[in-house]
Amino acid sequence: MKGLKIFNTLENYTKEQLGWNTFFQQQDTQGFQVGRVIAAHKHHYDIILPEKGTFKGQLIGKLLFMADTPSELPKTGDWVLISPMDEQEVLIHEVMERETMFSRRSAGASGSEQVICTNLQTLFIVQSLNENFSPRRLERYITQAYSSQVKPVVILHKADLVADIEPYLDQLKEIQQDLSIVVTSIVDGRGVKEIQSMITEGMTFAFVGSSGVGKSSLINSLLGSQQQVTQEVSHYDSKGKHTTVSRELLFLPEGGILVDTPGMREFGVTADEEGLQKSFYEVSELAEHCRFKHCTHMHEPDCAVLQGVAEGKISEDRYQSYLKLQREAEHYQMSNHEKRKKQKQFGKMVKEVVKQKKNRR
Ligand SMILES: Nc1nc2c(ncn2[C@@H]2O[C@H](COP(=O)(O)OP(=O)(O)OP(=O)(O)O)[C@@H](O)[C@H]2O)c(=O)[nH]1
Ligand SMILES: [Zn+2]
Repeated sequence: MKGLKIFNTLENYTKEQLGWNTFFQQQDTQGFQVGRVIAAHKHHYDIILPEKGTFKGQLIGKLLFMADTPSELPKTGDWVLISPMDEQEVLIHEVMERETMFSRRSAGASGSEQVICTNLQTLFIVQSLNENFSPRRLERYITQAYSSQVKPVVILHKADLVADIEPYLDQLKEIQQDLSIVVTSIVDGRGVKEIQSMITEGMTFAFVGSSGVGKSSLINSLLGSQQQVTQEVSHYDSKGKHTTVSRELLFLPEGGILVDTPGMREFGVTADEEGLQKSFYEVSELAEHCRFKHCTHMHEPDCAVLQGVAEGKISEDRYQSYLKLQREAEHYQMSNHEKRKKQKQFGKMVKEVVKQKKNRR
């Protein structure tokens, strides 16, 4: 999404406007101040503190050593426990428990889990009418959202390009009866208000969808008259030179926090069983009646799913899509499990070496 920037001062935001809610309220902050990670860089973080503005954050050594896997380190969207160092920097002591964690399978052979952002609440899944419309691709995104405990909302964009939207809506009904769907167009303006009303103060949300479906245009029209929005925050580099950087959490003037990180647009599924079940409710309902507990629904006798397909209760397309996503999820879960085990073993070894060195001194 290009050209998406928001210009506003970040000094006046309250905790709630930054996304703080009862989930975080219930956690023990051990007397520390709290801040939210608005961007994670290689060697430092951009942190926003309620009513104070942005700071550069560094990890305390212990946090770095104690992390068993990279996903335990701060990510864009995290709330962290901090202590101030000076007027520009803070130390990060701990990552607060996450309400949600949105990941993807990283590209390449390793296919490990890569956290894109945390504490996301709503995922707007954008498809444009008509050539980009694909129920199968929607299923992927929806499954991924459910697996991360994030609420999916489907946006059918560029509605001005088709004469009749009913056939598209009919196809979506097959995916899920109670799916939230908004039909939008920036040409005739429909649906924009509806989306605006879904975005409430302190809500963290993101837009996903293929390149060119109109995400940037749509977001800009959501922002309405708010000029060309640019969020640039002052920073001083090591030589004291004033620089500006763009952020990955964008705080909209009307409330609401837009996550705009690289990698948010397209991703491989890291789905879990629960996400698949929710996304393919008609399959999981029937699967309970299969003869075997670990039925693969491909060739077993008395398989209620296969029977459902034969009787037309499950469409052939949905069945194939389910099998494909299940295979992907299974493959991912297995390789990720192995990888975590190895990372943990390595982490333990490092800690052991550090301990031995200390003892020797
Ligand atoms: N007909 C029509 N065209 C639209 C609409 N919204 C956006 N477009 C056009 O679609 C093209 C792509 O829009 P973008 O907003 O750049 O799409 P994007 O999803 O942000 O693309 P990436 O930055 O590549 O991810 C532009 O030429 C827009 O003018 C719409 O509602 N109707
Ligand atoms: Zn079965």
